[in-house]
Order: sequence, then structure tokens, then C-alpha cells
Amino acid sequence: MTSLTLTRPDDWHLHLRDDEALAAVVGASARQMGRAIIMPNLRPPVTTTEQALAYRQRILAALPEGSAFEPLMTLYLTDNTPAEEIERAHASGLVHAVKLYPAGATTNSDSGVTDLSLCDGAIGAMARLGIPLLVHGEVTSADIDIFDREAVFIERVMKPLLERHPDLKVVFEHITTADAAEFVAAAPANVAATITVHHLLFNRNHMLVGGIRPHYYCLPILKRERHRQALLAAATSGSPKFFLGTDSAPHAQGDKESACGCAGAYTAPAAIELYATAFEQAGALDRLEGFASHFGADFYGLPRNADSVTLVREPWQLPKSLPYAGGQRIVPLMSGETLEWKLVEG
Ligand SMILES: NC(=O)N[C@@H](CC(=O)O)C(=O)O
Ligand SMILES: [Zn+2]
Ligand SMILES: [Zn+2]
Repeated sequence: MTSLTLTRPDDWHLHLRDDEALAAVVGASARQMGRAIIMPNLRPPVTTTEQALAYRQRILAALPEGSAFEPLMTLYLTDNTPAEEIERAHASGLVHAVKLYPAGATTNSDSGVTDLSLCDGAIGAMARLGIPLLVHGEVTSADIDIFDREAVFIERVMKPLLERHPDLKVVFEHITTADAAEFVAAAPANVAATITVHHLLFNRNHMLVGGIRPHYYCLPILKRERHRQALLAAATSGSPKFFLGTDSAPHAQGDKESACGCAGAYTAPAAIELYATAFEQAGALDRLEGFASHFGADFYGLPRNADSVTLVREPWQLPKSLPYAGGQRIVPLMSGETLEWKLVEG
């Protein structure tokens, strides 16, 4: 196959940051994606509808001219989010989900939830209004090994949450384990998952063998090969419960290449090409369109995109780095490496 045309994809998990960083990265996603679910972990976090709408305006203002990219906004759930805030979010028509960060689990999660039982009011309103809860599914207890934090989260948090709120729409974000893939596959239709392209392409050896590669460090952390295989099987299974969410998470080069490097992989500049690479490796290019362009919209109750994108088999090299905020640079994942698929500009 030398060319591949798909309904324009959407990114159901994306970090765009703010200000100069936003201006530096938004074009990369807007070029490829019709829409994206925009993560609310700014400093300070986006906890109110008013803040989400103001952030949406900043994103629209930063878009390249003529872009039809649509940011789908989210709220950052805290211990104190009132049910009324969920009602306001729903009434806005522009806030599409609420994000659960267990306090301390990941980048900018200090204001996250300390105890989910404090959120029953807000979550009850979400279940009633059909607003999905997007979950960073890792426990944070110091005694749980970083490689086990997702699997333990399923038992300690996810199952009890769904027992209390069986009708709640839940997206288990950026799943990284066979345990999570199995859990989601067996759950009812109101439970789905996003899968990043780095978790489809890489395992922890890529990050740690022959030297420590900070650009492969993200949360949840890359796991063993057997987990990568399970994620690839889930993504290419044709099940509508699994869909595209890059979790593209920009950090300046100096903040990644550091004694205490930030978590996050910047995959937006070649997102769809990287997914095509992963699907082709699995012999499942024919399953890419459902995963990238249909199932997420269906889950969120939104129309599928009306336009399309075309990829051609044409080797090209990802830039070594790109301009970022404050005169810094940013290193995309697989920088300097050659990709086989290329999105046709247009
Ligand atoms: N994935 C990451 O490693 N980092 C994300 C936060 C997140 O999605 O957990 C970020 O905002 O940098
Ligand atoms: Zn996360
Ligand atoms: Zn994320």
C-alpha cells in the first residue's frame, strides 16, 4: 500500500499548555486533527467553566489562520468541585469532559483529588448529564512500585468508582498495561480507553537500555513488551472501546534532559504517521480509521469529521528539535529518525 485516506482523525487526549508554549505547539495538532480533548492541567488548573471558556479563546487565538481545529474543553476535578460547576460546564456546550488526576500522580496534579469519595456530588451530576470522567489511572502511594501503579489503581479506585456510579461514562486515559486493556474490554459500553502511540511503539527497554533516554519518559511509564503487545492488540482489535489519544505532552528540551526530567512525550508533530507505523507493524492498517477517526467521536456522542486526510508512503525525517517558548527548543519523540508514512499537506 502506498497511500491511505482516512476520515480526519481526532485526538482525545492532548496537552497544549498556555501562552508562548501554546502558540509553539498548537499548529502541529491543528494540521492533523479535527478536534482534540484539551487537558486542564495548567498552572493554576482549569477548574471552572469560566476558566475553560477563557482558555478555549486563547487556543482559538493561537491557531494558524484558516484552521478549523476545534478544542474540546475539560475541567480539572478537585476535592471541592461542586455539582453546580458540572451543570455550568454542561450548559456551556463547550466543555466535554472532566479530568481526574489523583493528587501527585503526574505533571501539575498537585490540586488533584485526594479522596474520590469527596467528589460524589460532582460525579453524580456527571453520570446524570452524560459527561465523561477522564481518568489518569495510577495510585500514588509511596509503597506501590511505579510499574504497578496502574494495575493497582484498577482494583483500588476504578472498580469501586464504577460500582458506586455504574452509569458514569469513564475514559481510562493512556492505558499502559495488559491489565487495563483487559479491564476495559470486559467492562460495559460506558467504559472506554485512550492509547498513546508511544505505548504502542515502545517498551521500557527503549527508554533504559544502552543509556537513559529522557524523551521516552512519560507517565504512566513505559512497561514490559508483553504489555505493549496487549495494547497493540487492543488498539487494532476493532473494538470501539479503544481510541486515539496522543497524550502529547510538551516540555522544553532542558526540562526533559535534566537530572530530574519532566514526564511527557511530545508526539503531536507526527502523531498520525506514528500511529500508522504502529498499525502497519501489527498488519492492521485497515483498522486505523476506526481507532483514529470514528470510535472517539462515537463515544463522546459527537459527529464524525466530514473531511479526510491522506498519508503517503514517503520516507521523511522528524526534525531534531523545534522552537518552543522563551527561546527554548522542544524535542519531538523519535526526533531525527525516519518515518515511512507522511501526512499530505493540504
Ligand atoms: N503524560 C505525561 O507524562 N505528562 C503529562 C501529564 C499526564 O498526562 O499524566 C503532562 O502534562 O506533562
Ligand atoms: Zn495522565
Ligand atoms: Zn496527559
